Amino acid sequence: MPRSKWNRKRKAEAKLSKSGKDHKDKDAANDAGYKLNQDYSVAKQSNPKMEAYYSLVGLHNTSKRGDGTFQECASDEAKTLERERFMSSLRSILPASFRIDRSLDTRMQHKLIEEMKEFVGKEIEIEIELPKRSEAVGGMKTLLDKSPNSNDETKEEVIKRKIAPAKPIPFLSSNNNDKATKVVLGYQLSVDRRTLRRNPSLTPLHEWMKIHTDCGHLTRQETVSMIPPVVLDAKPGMSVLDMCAAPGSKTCQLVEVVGGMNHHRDDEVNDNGEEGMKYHEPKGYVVANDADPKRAYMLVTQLRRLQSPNVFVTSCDGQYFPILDEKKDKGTVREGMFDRVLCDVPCSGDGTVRKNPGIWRHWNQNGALALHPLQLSIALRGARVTNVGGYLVYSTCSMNPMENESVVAELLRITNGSLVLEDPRPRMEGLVARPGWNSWKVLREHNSKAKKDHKKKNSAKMNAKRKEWQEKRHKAGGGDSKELGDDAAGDKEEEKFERSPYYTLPYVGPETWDEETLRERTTSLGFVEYATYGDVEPEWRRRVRVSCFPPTEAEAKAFELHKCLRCLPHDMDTGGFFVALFKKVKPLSPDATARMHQMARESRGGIEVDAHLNSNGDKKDDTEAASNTGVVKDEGCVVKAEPSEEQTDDEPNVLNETEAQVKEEEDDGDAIQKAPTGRIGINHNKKKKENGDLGNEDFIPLDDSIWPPIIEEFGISSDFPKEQYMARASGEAKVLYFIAKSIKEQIIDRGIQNRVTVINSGLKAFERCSIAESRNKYRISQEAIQFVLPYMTKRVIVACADDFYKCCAKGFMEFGIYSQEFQDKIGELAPGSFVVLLNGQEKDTTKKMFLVMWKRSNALECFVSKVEMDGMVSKLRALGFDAPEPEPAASNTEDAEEEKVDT
Ligand SMILES: C[S@@+](CC[C@H](N)C(=O)[O-])C[C@H]1O[C@@H](n2cnc3c(N)ncnc32)[C@H](O)[C@@H]1O
Repeated sequence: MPRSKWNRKRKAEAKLSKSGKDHKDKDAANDAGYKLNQDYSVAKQSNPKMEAYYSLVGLHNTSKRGDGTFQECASDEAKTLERERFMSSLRSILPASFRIDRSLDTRMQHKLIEEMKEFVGKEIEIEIELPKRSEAVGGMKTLLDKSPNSNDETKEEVIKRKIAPAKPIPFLSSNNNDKATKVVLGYQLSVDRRTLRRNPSLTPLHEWMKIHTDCGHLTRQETVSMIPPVVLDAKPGMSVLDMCAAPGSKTCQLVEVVGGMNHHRDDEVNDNGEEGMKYHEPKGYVVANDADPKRAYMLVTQLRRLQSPNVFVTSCDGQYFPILDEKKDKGTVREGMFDRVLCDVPCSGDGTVRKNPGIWRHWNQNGALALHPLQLSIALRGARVTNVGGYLVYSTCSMNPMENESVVAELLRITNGSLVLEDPRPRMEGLVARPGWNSWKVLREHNSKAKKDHKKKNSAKMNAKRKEWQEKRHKAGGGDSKELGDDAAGDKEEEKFERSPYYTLPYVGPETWDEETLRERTTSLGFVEYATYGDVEPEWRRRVRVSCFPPTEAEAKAFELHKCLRCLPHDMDTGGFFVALFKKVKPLSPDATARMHQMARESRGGIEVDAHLNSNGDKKDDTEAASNTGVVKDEGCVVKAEPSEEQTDDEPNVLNETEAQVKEEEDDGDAIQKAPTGRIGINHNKKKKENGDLGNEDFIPLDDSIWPPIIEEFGISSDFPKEQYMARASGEAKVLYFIAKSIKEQIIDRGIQNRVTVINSGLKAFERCSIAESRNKYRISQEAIQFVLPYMTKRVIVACADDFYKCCAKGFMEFGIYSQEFQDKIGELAPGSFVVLLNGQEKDTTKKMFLVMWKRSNALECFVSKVEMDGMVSKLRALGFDAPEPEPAASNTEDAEEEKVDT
């Protein structure tokens, strides 16, 4: 079990023993995915409803051929085999994967790839510890608690296997179309992170990964999560919107492509034709949005590593993402604001069950149905803000057609020719993805009230079935499930007989794949199936919408849904994922735009609904909202949109508070109020200010009076782009930010700040400090140094590698440790902020081998973070400088490593 999870488990146990009140806390711990006094691996790895649903809708009807193509399963045996492969993959722990930063210096990239060769292809024997009790257990908590198997199967099994520790992910390669020089940047390990950490044979790989992750050269990211940005095919210089961006792994991938410094080298001549330092600021930019401001701040933490000025982080409900004034092209208005839009929408997340075992417990078909309109509404808005000629990617980590193909089909239906589906497979070398479905079944679950009636009606039949089933299991030697069920239930007498015979422990797959038998199973588990929308009861029509139904034959032919990518866990040993790529070929029609507004009004606000409505549909207070555990989980992107059963009885609640906040956008761009964020009633500005963190105030131009002392102190040249420096407070602001020109002109100057909550943008360029003997009140900041340095004519020193290396340290450094030449140079400086450049790299801003230092009367201090310093030292080594090897990593870095976001 990962250490952080152990810690949480220990805390839950401590709380339990302290309070002595058993049941409530035990349930709380169980809800959080832990089972007190038992190993975590006993987490429920079966859910009868989920398994029966996917069997009926045909998830196991296709299998993979040896050559990576797919075929229909011709026999029941083939389907059974396919289901078993699928289920055993879901029950195994997800292997770790990572990617090398695309915007990294190419020499550094090659060095890392060369080092990776030691771990790819060559097989080594490693011991793999199987989790205690890897057997799957069924979906009922009460049964599980009393399972006779639950206490004794605690033996750890260790097996030996010969494996290559890592394999390349070919579709994640450098931005190079030339096959000869193209390099693979993504790698998937053969083991999960726990095995990687604990297995001595893998220590060299683990150590290597730790060092380079700390230096920001590697990012751990799930293999399937790397797919959407590659499918989006963003290019340097493009404008990109990531509509649902937190926690931000895909945003980072996009920023590395469109805003990475690596693509913009030009250090030969300056504007006057003279040799000198010059940079080309990346033109591309990413607007990263998330409805939940707290998660948007997580995004900022992730992005900080990239230090790119080309990102603008906002928080608003994606359904209301502002449509700013549109660009004029030869006199006519061109629809759209972004070349590429990613809608990685909130979803039920059943594709992430390998890393979020709590999904086994919470899976619920009505949750997927509830998310469908929100997903559609976000995707429609995404389509509206995509430039004509641009691309939109819709993705989920769900396997459910209600969240996938049905959304895609309705999007194509509404946009009526403005969007066309494209098949990204030809560009995705090595990707194994099944075709999207052209048809599917529509099912919902009973709500509690309906379920009771249904149970009453069927109880005799149920009882008979149940007995028959138990006898079968008994004969097959599968344990006395009757005894188990009856003992364990501990429930009211009547409920005991109402349970479906298929609600067993563990759930057993169907023997026959005859559709009627599969249907009988789902019906017995409380599902209702509809052949057409006309069959949907009026009171269910807002949950089971007409758009949930499959396309007609003619539509299916036109839509070509097979072009969508369906990634199943057992095909590439990954999580489950769905991706659709659309090209926008013409503006949306007025009808489509009207539908977009209507959808936003009708659909619920995703996280808002869960966080702010209690089970009666009333607004919760903030405390209650904050403690809503299952809403948006920090470990990933799973949004539990399923309301409680009482809520299901009611119709889905339309969020009137949200609607009231937004002036109806009858005319695009007319709404002047800010789009709603995900948490109503929390004053994030205030909260952030109290924490002393970045406020989310708007960016404003600087007071002119700020500049003269700075210009004088650092000898800033006259072509310095002052208009690109902004603050988040008037007067002598604490921080002066460098904002990318493209963000300034395309986003800020077009008034986005009036329409959304601004979370973050830009890089810190100057920070306020007090220097007694100087008129200047600002020091230089390391974050934006590469953008300030080309204009500095004073307080810049070039150092040899040895002196540069000595500067890379924490604390005060006495002058005497440096070479005489360096000492002479610092001797000429007055106390205060200055910059040290590495000799030979001083004209190359892309490598950023610059250190912001501070001179005191008798010592120097380096104002660079430890992470960045470590990165520089390893860059020094990659560039061939003789820097000492790193010290062995401290043991507590494992904890820190665990806490990092990995989606
Ligand atoms: C699937 S996750 C995104 C994962 C992210 N793309 C990544 O790669 O790290 C979905 C995100 O959508 C956000 N969200 C939920 N409802 C939303 C809405 N109405 N508009 C925008 N974002 C929303 C959630 O807060 C969550 O962070």
